[in-house]
Amino acid sequence: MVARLPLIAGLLVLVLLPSFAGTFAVTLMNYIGIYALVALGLVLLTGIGGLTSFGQASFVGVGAYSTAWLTTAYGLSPWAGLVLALVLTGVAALVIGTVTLRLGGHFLPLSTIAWGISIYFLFGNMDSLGRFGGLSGVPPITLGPISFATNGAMYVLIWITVCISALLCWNLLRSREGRAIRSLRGGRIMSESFGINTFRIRLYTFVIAALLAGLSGWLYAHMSRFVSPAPFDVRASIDYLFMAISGGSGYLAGAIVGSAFTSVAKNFLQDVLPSITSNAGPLETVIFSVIFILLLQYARTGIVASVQRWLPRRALPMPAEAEEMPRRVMPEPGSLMLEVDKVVKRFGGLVAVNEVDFTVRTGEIVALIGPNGAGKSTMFNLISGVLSPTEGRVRFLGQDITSYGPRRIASLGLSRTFQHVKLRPTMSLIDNVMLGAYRRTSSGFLAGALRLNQAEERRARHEAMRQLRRCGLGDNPHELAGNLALGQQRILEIARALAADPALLLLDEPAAGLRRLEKKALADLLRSLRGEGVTILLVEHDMEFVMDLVDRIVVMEFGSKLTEGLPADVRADKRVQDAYLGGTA
Ligand SMILES: Nc1ncnc2c1ncn2[C@@H]1O[C@H](COP(=O)(O)OP(=O)(O)OP(=O)(O)O)[C@@H](O)[C@H]1O
Repeated sequence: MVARLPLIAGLLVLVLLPSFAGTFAVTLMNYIGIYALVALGLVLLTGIGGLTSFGQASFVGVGAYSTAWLTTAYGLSPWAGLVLALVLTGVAALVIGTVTLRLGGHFLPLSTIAWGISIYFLFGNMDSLGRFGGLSGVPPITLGPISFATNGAMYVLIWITVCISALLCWNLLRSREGRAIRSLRGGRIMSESFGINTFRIRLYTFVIAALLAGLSGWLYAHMSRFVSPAPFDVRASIDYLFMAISGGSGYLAGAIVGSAFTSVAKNFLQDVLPSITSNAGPLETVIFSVIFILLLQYARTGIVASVQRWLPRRALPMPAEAEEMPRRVMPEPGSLMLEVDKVVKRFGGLVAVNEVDFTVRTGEIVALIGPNGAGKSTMFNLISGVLSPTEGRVRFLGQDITSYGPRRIASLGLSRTFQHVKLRPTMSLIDNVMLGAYRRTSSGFLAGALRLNQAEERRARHEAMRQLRRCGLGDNPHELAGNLALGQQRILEIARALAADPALLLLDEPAAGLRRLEKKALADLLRSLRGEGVTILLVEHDMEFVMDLVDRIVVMEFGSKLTEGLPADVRADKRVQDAYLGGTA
């Protein structure tokens, strides 16, 4: 209850404000709401998804101009204007996103700057859009007998829109696709290895952010009854980014707090500065820059995060029991599962893997060992599709997967952990593990936003809890993954990999950082998985752990296979002792 106080207080203020505040405050609140919609999109896109756009003001402009043009030139209803606004912003975002998001890196920010500049000049030079003079006489929104012509009426419409949009975003972030958006910051390889199509997720997030901006533009046009290019230039896009970042770009509430903070501060400065200097405009920009630098220095995560630190965390209940998810039928024990056939990987002149071949059969635990730099992690990346071999072939469950990417290989039943742990530290243990079950669920963006996914979510949560308990991490599923010790984070990665219901599990140094008893528990877990028919290939440096656990060992040295055999034979092999064990085994 205490943790919900800010939300309840905020809603109370929103409801009561028009009854005690003057016209000026209501108008200011209208602008705050309109800006908050754009900032909400930026929280999803930038704060959570890790993609920066300098073009949000242009999407607001497309929304505003679409409805202004349709209602003034053709006398159509503002609701028809809303449809056009959303269609045009959606299509524009889809085109820009499709072209630039595949390229990654700085292409999205750069292309959104180009888009922002060009759309500004387009608005300013089209006769039908009134050139730089703009379009006036935009009609008010009406809904049957209700007219939203006054500021007070617009207040109701704007804030209902903001609250509904925030609620939909909140639901989305707690859904399957929302977790995929939250995983984006962990890097493409991590997300794709659970079967997430990261390009699609980034594109949809970009489109959602643009639609929120288009919606904001629609409200803006019918509130101010006039549109001109000035409010939609790149500087305005920077203002929107400032709003999202100052409020707390990792939090939906940050969008509202940030737009309120920025709007109130701007108003205050515009009141005060002219009485101090004749250069009020430039000084305002300088002051905002200083505020931004101070924020980055002292409250990088934004106002909401700074306040939230002082509030008690909401105690979430243990996930309820639910129906089991269907499990895969494992291949016949002893059948050929993985075949690495004369695989070569060259990085320029360096041969990291040189004509290595080995097989793994269903139900086996096989270890890949070798000194540092022997090529083990490269081999894992070749098998899981992160890298493609220069020569040779890899076959998995009878299919040639040599040219497949990680997502496609994951969908065939291969799950992995990483040498350098790849988790989302700001997501809870259970949310991290539910990412592993992504491929076993199917609810889309809309189902998530409208909460039509609840039965599936319950099953996925139940499955995630099952894997957490199995790995000894079931006591506190709502703890943040970043709060675990490194060894425990490795175990969490195993729980996440198991949530995918794999046929083959690739574990990269699973016992690193674990204490003795934890290693024993891990070995017991891996043995029980083998008992269930799961096949395991692992890289590990702890020889005691490997020798007692695995069925066979493949030894690599300088990129080539040195030998392969039963643990006792490998331990006794003079070449292995010399090369890897330093003659001490
Ligand atoms: N992307 C890359 N580009 C260039 N060289 C690479 C790349 N990845 C690995 N290498 C090189 O390939 C060789 C094998 O590296 P790899 O990480 O596979 O070894 P490893 O057996 O896993 O070692 P460790 O146990 O230290 O992780 C090393 O010489 C490494 O520097």
